[in-house]
Amino acid sequence: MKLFRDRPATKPKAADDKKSFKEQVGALKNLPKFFRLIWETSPAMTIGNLVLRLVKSTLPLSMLYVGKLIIDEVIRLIDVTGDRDLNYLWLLVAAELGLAIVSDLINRGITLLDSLLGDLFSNKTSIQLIEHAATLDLTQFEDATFYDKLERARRQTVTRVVLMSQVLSQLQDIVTIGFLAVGLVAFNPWLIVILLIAVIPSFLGETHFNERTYSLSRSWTPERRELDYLRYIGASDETAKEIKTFNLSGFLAERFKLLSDKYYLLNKSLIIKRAVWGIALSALGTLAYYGAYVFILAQTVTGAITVGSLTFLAGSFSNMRGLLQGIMMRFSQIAESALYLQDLFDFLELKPQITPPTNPLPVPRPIQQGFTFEQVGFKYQNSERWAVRNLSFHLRAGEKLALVGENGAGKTTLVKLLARLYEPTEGRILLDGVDLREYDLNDLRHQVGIIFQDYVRFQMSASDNIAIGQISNIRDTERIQGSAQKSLADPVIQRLPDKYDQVLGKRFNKGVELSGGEWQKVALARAYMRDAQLLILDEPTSALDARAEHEVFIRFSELIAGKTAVLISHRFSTVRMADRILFLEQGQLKELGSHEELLAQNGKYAELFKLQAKGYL
Ligand SMILES: Nc1ncnc2c1ncn2[C@@H]1O[C@H](COP(=O)(O)OP(=O)(O)OP(=O)(O)O)[C@@H](O)[C@H]1O
Repeated sequence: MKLFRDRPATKPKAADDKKSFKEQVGALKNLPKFFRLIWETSPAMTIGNLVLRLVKSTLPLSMLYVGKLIIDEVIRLIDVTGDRDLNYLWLLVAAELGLAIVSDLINRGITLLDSLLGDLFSNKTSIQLIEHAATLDLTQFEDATFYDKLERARRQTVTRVVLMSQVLSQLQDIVTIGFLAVGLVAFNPWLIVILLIAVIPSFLGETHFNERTYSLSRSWTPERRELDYLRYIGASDETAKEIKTFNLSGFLAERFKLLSDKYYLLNKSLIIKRAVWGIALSALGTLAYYGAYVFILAQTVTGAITVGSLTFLAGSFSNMRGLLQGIMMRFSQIAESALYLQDLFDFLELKPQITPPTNPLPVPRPIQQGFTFEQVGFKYQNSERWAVRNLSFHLRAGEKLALVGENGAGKTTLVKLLARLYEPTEGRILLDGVDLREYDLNDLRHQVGIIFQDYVRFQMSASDNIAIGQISNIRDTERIQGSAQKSLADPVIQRLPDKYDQVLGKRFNKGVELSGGEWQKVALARAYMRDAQLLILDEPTSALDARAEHEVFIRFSELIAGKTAVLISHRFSTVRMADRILFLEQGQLKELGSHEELLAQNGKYAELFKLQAKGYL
């Protein structure tokens, strides 16, 4: 563990980093599961692949044997005086040619099937990854260790395809060796022993260094993630303007260099050690091989075996040495890959903590009483501080409630609790008198529409960007355009060259970028797409100009009449349109009432309202 002596304290524990040989072998238990996935990807291609490889494994022995027969026949013919009958010789040559052609064809077939099956497998696991990620909790995504796991799993979907070819080649080579060994044992069993002496040291060396490489790369996952991030922000359209104006490129390059150099040095010393040991151990193998070769030569010279047998044995021996070495090296690689595979399976086995109950209730239609917070508190993972605490209030059905408070007061946290994206750490939230946890999770999410302040600007068409609010209606043009009209996005989209089919954003070739306010209008249309009973808008108008904001809100209150809504805004001109206002301070409910009531109370809300009103004068 010398390598990790200078690792910072935040690294995973050393015991966790170091994967012993036993663990490597233990990781092979992942292979059946892996092959089940491959089999499910395409049974026909898997069988085809196996059959071709089985046939292929008989070819080396057949070719060597035909080669021996050819040489023995040639030597026999040299001694024949008079007319020589060459038919048998030509037959043998034709057989060898046939075998060579078949071998070529099979090789092509195997490569073809490996690559097709590999592509399908990679697509399948990528989809599985996306689908599984969707089942997990939001809090899990906010956790750095989870992200590392996700990152490692993501790498597996593409790189593990190689593992399939490796395992199949391994099986194929083992069968080939079995065939060759029969010939070798028939001649002299000791040759097999020499062969093992030649390859076992290399195998042990490889295993040792594979384990080191894995440990290093695993313990560096957070740094590699940081390196990827630095590479991304250092050369990306999203960050270019700030990198330029703040002249950050030198700073980023230096930070990248520091981190990458450290990894490079650790890795370099490992690679050098590996190379030195590799050379020494394989020299040992070469020595053993030549020992056996001398032995076979001596046997031929004394006439104990024919020249044909000499070529057959030498060929077999050399073939087997190559194959055995390959098998042993591949074994370490397979064991290592199987360890990585563990990351993929670990990720796929992660379970969300927010789960539906055994007998879920449907969300009432319509909601009768509304939502009740009872002494609700919430702490973020890895945080000692309560983000919100002791929250008790009632959100009436059909009511428009505005949340107000300074930055970090807990407004976004509160609405995430309402949508059951987070589970209260203490207290409970009721919907029509029943705990939110009793309701069907999908139905609940369906009935709640949220437009977040950091909504996603999907680099897709304008139409898709709106349909995201209710993706099952992606083909409902009328509904999409209707929603755009309600959110004032329609005039923006009408001006685009491809109208609703216009790809938005700069990432793709034909994309057109919108201004911040224009994007917000598009995102807002998502709220109108949804058939939700509760709409939550988290600072949806912060980028709109004053006139647009006013218009959006007048329309909003008209259009969602009857629905329950929660608005978060820092603009009091907007907030005052709500039925009631909830004022949060450091995660606690400070004031609750209508605009007029809160002004009359002359508390914190009134103070901030007056402050802002003055600014407008
Ligand atoms: N993912 C997170 N992990 C840990 N702490 C968080 C996380 N998100 C928010 N917080 C903390 O929780 C508190 C409440 O945050 P929240 O986002 O709810 O505030 P807000 O009132 O919506 O703020 P703003 O007006 O700036 O949007 C803040 O102190 C914040 O630092």
